[in-house]
Parts: sequence; structure tokens; C-alpha cells
Amino acid sequence: MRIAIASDHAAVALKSALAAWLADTGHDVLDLGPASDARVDYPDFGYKLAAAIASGEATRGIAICGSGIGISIAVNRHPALRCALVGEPYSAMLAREHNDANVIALGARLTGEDMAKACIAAFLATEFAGGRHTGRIDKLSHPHFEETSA
Ligand SMILES: O=C(CO)[C@H](O)[C@H](O)[C@H](O)COP(=O)(O)O
Repeated sequence: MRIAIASDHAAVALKSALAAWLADTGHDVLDLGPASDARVDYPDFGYKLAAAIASGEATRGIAICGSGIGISIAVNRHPALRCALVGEPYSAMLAREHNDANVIALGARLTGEDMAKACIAAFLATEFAGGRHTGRIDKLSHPHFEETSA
């Protein structure tokens, strides 16, 4: 399974550490940048990651910015992507089991390297449970915003 990883300037150091760790543990890693900590805009790298997953260039993705918020919003703009912002492994596991997330987002200014690794390990080890969750995932692909009568 190929894993794409991308960040903004706030998370370059964590991204490099995680990419090296993933490669050391036998994963095929696609590092989509940035290559330095020069200031960049998280949407550009979130969109790059989303495109790599949507095209099949990678199967799963890890998106990192300072808080994880901006880049997770960017990734989720792509209709084929489900990105979950996580800070501990239980959420990372549920993001796969219930939400079939293809990307997790992490906040480098909030989550340390060891916790980030634990989140990624849970994310990569968990399969989508299907069943009652399948229809809910389908609804995410076909959003509807009718007003309720309440
Ligand atoms: O998108 C974010 C906030 O939701 C990220 O934390 C960014 O990394 C952050 O906004 C970058 O901030 P900076 O002051 O430009 O380093």
C-alpha cells in the first residue's frame, strides 16, 4: 500500500520524521512536500494530497499542518476524500472502521511524534467495518442540504 504524506511549513519536521519512520517500517511513501520550512499555504498541499489519493497514486494519506484543521478542510473539499483530524489512536481507528477515511490529518503544534506514530499505526491497521456504515459513507458522497420542517 502506498502512503502519501504532505504538510505545510508548520509541520515539515514532523512530516520528515514520519515519512522516514514509515519507510523504515516497510511502507512505500510518497512525500508530496514541502521540502523546506519556508512559509507555504496548506490548501495547496492538501489539494495535492487529495489528487494523489483520488487518482490512485496512493491508497492512504497523511496530512499535517500546525493544528491539522486547515489541511483537513482542504483535503475534504475533494468529493472522493474522507479526511479525519485525529489526536489519539482511538479516533484514528474509528476513522477507518466507521468512516472509511482515506486520509488522517494531524496537528504538528499539538501532537507529538510518538502520538502521531500511534495514530498512523491505528489508521493503517484498521479496515472499514462496512454494514450499517456503508450507507452513511454513500451519503457523504451525495450531500443533500434540504431544510427540515422543524
Ligand atoms: O491551518 C492551520 C490552522 O487551522 C494550521 O495550523 C497552519 O499550519 C497555520 O495556520 C500556519 O500558521 P502560520 O502562522 O502561518 O505558521
